[in-house]
Amino acid sequence: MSLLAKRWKELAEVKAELAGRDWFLATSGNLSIKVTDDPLTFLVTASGKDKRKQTDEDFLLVDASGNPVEKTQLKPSAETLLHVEIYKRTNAGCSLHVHTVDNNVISELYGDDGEVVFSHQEIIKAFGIWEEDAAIRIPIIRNYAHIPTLAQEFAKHVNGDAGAVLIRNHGITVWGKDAFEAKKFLEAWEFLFSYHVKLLLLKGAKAFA
Ligand SMILES: CSCCC(=O)C(=O)COP(=O)(O)O
Ligand SMILES: [Zn+2]
Repeated sequence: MSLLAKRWKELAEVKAELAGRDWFLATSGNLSIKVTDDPLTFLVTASGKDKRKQTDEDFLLVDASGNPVEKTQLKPSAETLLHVEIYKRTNAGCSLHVHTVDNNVISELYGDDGEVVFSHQEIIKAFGIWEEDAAIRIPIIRNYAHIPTLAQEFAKHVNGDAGAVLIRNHGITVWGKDAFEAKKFLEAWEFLFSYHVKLLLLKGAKAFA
């Protein structure tokens, strides 16, 4: 199997798993996986598709500027520039972006603070942090409609081979060294968001009881 075919299969498998979680509502979300380093090429989801469906046109290969490597009818994700920033600045091998109700609610609740911090959660170990009182933070940036501006703002928070950024009332972008790691981080973040939203709701309900 060629490297391209191998990477395609890996990304297709992650896409199917995230689809199984219903994390691609209303054509939202985009995914990418690095194929070569020099020159940089990566597979990215085609724009505007229902990512819950599996087809031969789910991904296309793009270059370091996010442009298709070969002539194609497909359009790379509208947010390809964010994936470009990750591969240009780090050694990450995979980047995943999803919109969920929980990540949107958290981004709005803490958007004015520019970040949200979680602590005292066993799942933080999924990020490779094993201390007793571990805390983990995720930056929250404004959702600029102009994608080059969004990518510029996003890039300020891309400074490691693994990381995550919340875009306010939009979604989360997570990256890691490979598809396995990126998916693990994404699931851990979504666990933290979902837990936090439910806890706040139940605390509110309890206060009125
Ligand atoms: C309907 S969601 C708006 C676009 C978006 O934020 C997204 O994640 C999907 O865009 P793409 O071009 O990657 O399909
Ligand atoms: Zn999006």
